[in-house]
Amino acid sequence: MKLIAPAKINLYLEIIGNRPDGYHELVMILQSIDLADEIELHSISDETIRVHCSHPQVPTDKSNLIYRAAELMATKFPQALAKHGGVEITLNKHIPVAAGLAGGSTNAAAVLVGIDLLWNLGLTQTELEDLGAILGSDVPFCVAGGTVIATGRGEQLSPLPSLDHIYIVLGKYRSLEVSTAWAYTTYRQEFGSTYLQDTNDLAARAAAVHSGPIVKAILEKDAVAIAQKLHNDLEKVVLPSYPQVLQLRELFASQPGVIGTMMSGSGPSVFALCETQQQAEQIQQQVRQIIPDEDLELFVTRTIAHGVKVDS
Ligand SMILES: C[C@@](CO)(OP(=O)(O)O)[C@H](O)COP(=O)(O)OP(=O)(O)OC[C@H]1O[C@@H](n2ccc(N)nc2=O)[C@H](O)[C@@H]1O
Ligand SMILES: Nc1ncnc2c1ncn2[C@@H]1O[C@H](COP(=O)(O)OP(=O)(O)O)[C@@H](O)[C@H]1O
Repeated sequence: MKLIAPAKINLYLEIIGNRPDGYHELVMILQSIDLADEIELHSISDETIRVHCSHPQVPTDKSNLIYRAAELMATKFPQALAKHGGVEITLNKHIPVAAGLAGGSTNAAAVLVGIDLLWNLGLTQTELEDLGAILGSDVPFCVAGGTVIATGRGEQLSPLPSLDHIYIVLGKYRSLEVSTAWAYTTYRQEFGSTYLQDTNDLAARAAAVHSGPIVKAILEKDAVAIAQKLHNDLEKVVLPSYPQVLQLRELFASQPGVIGTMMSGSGPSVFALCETQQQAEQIQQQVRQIIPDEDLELFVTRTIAHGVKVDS
């Protein structure tokens, strides 16, 4: 069985408070893009999990989210494991690693979806998302993907109308990796006193959230208005520490045809929303002349309306 596991970008990321579990209370708008990994699953007779990936930055041991997703399914459904045997999983990595694009999370979501099918478990989307939340905050979104408002620590999902076919230029410096834990911890140290300490105070929560205008723009499918309302609180800590990310953002913003630009998630990837596919391709060529391939991974991609999919 072969699955397609798309990356995401964050059109909006607002940190509204501390949570008792140490995570941060978020309001995000997550968007699937057509930059994707491929994952192949095969049943094997012994009850083990084997992971293969030739990408130098991706571990194949138990620290790989793919391994953890398969192990979770084996633990939750021991009878199915005994009946069908273990799984051998091969990852073909295209999504830049540690980039703020949910690469590991979408791989984990694909393994949950794939094993559900391989073992004929018949799990619902909600059941798959609940399993995903055990593995990471972004995994539930990656199951069905599309355009979604994510709250809580990122696992509570409310779908928005899909925004497919907005063209994007996406860049990630090969030498940069930003730790998500570092980004949130630094944000808390610098800005923690300004946001909600009691996230159960519903009135204070409502007053803290500023996502109304971008949600309205999405409902109206107004790409220019969406591009003007992009927001990511984590830029406040990542941009000062990683000047190359700021420079790439400024380079994108200076290109004709770019309607908005932002860092995705905890970075360091940066994306630019473009008016047309042709302009996105021209921008890619322009940027390529300034920053070589050995320094910057650079893609033209677009928004899509789905998450993990079986490749038919
Ligand atoms: C920043 C975002 C934005 O979409 O994505 P990435 O940049 O990782 O793609 C997410 O919030 C990341 O989601 P994910 O990468 O699944 O996070 P997890 O594995 O659950 O947590 C990684 C680390 O981030 C911190 N974390 C994560 C989510 C959250 N709401 N508050 C947090 O403080 C956790 O404390 C943990 O140390
Ligand atoms: N399947 C996977 N794909 C990519 N990275 C993985 C995977 N499993 C574990 N990792 C580890 O997780 C870290 C974060 O990678 P990734 O999920 O791509 O980034 P992000 O959380 O920024 O979206 C990397 O340092 C990598 O070593």
